[in-house]
Amino acid sequence: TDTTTHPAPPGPRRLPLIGNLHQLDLSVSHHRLWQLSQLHGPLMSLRLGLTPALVISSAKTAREAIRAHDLEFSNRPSLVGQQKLSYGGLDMAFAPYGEHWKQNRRISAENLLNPKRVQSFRPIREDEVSKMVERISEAAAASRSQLVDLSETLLFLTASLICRIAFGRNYLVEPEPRIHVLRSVREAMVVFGSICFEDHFGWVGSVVDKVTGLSSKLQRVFVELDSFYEVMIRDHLEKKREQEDRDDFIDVLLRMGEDRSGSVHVSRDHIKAMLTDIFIGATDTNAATLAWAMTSLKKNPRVMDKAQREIRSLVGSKGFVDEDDLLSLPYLKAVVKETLRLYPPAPLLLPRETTGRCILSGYEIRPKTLVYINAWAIGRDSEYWESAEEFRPERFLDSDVDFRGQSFELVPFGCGRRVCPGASLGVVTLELALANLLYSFDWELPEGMKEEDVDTEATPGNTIHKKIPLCLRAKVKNYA
Ligand code: HEM
Repeated sequence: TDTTTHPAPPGPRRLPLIGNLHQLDLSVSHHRLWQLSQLHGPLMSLRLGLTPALVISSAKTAREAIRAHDLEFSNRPSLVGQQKLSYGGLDMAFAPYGEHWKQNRRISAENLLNPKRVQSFRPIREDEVSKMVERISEAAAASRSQLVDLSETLLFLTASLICRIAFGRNYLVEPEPRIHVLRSVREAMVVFGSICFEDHFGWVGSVVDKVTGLSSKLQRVFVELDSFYEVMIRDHLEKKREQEDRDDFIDVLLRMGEDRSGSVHVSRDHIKAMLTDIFIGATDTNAATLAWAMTSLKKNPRVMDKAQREIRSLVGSKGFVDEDDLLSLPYLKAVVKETLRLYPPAPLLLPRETTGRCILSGYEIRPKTLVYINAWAIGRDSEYWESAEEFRPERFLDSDVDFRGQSFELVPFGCGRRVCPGASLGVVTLELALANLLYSFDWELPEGMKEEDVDTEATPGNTIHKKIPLCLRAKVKNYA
């Protein structure tokens, strides 16, 4: 190992005590960090209170970090909000790197997220997407002037989908309505993305979190989500699910919990932590991406038109775009990729923490450094992307850039060992839902609004959503 001394990566000047915390505009930290990286470089040191942090903002540095030092970058920090909502890191996303994490990845891959399983959920996806189309059509038929709140519609779609896929039924609506749980999903992501002072100033900071209300918000979100999981678990235990002919993910976890002889001990909290990852991981990211795709298309009529023509000429009057059709829709796939390049829903991925010392681009990175990989900035890296700010799906038509962690210039699903395990499920959901929205409707702006008025302002949080919900008028396309 290299024992010579190396400097720490450069970074902006720090204030006493708070370090660089004042520089993080919480609403858009990926944007602020990108601006700072333009001044200080793609490998930038920060200090957040007592915590040393590193921000990676170019494809080249991300590649070097993950190719040469994946292990050192594979831990997650133990942050207050994430610990609370993951039952002390019993889940996969926030678990420290190690055996427990590996086991969780294995359980999810074998029972839910491997390509064969993902393929087996096709009828559920097609059913939920057609239900969404039906709902929008009915609303459009009832009133010509009614606007569809796409942000809300898409969140309901993705949450319903994952409920049926992983939990066996749509618990948002049956046995009784429980839509309010979606608010908790959103709030959980905001909490994940908030600066929690306890993380950076110890117990002194925890006093600040009480004053700002972050602690009570965290507790409220935790209780709401926890009771949602309890309802689902009780339902599975009581009914023995005679109405379903397959075991869902909750059945699998409960069985592992009952099996005391097995090598894996699965407690109730462990089950709930796993449900958190799946429920939140699949709902919020997918919904945000779909809303960004529709926003981008509405701002770029040329692209919208081209995507609609591709789909409509392939599918004709069949009435629905099914998953076989997706294979013959290269432009639609490129639209999805381009959306994920410009609007990766988790712009800073999930925070990492270094396990050991390593040297990166000649700089020394110390153990226990908090690491942010700025996927949003990487998608705009001018070394790789021409006219990076332009929404131009054509750039992907003759390109083999992978977007699931192999090509470092496009990392919406992260990279390395911690790469998103739900990417296959995520991508097919995005493609199917978007294809049908474009096939079934023409989308019009509200009265008096122009394309250039559609804004792209984002909400704060781990997942970025469009701040002003996207509301459009759906005009049913008649194929008769
Ligand atoms: C558009 C869809 C999605 C996007 C953009 C997305 C993005 C991400 C990102 C950026 C990470 C962090 C990776 C890193 O640190 O390098 C992640 C991790 C994760 N995602 Fe996804 N995700 C999506 C869909 C899903 C789905 C459908 C599921 C599950 C059903 C899921 C479950 C997870 C889990 C469990 C982790 C933690 C992995 C670990 O730490 O080992 N995601 N995702």
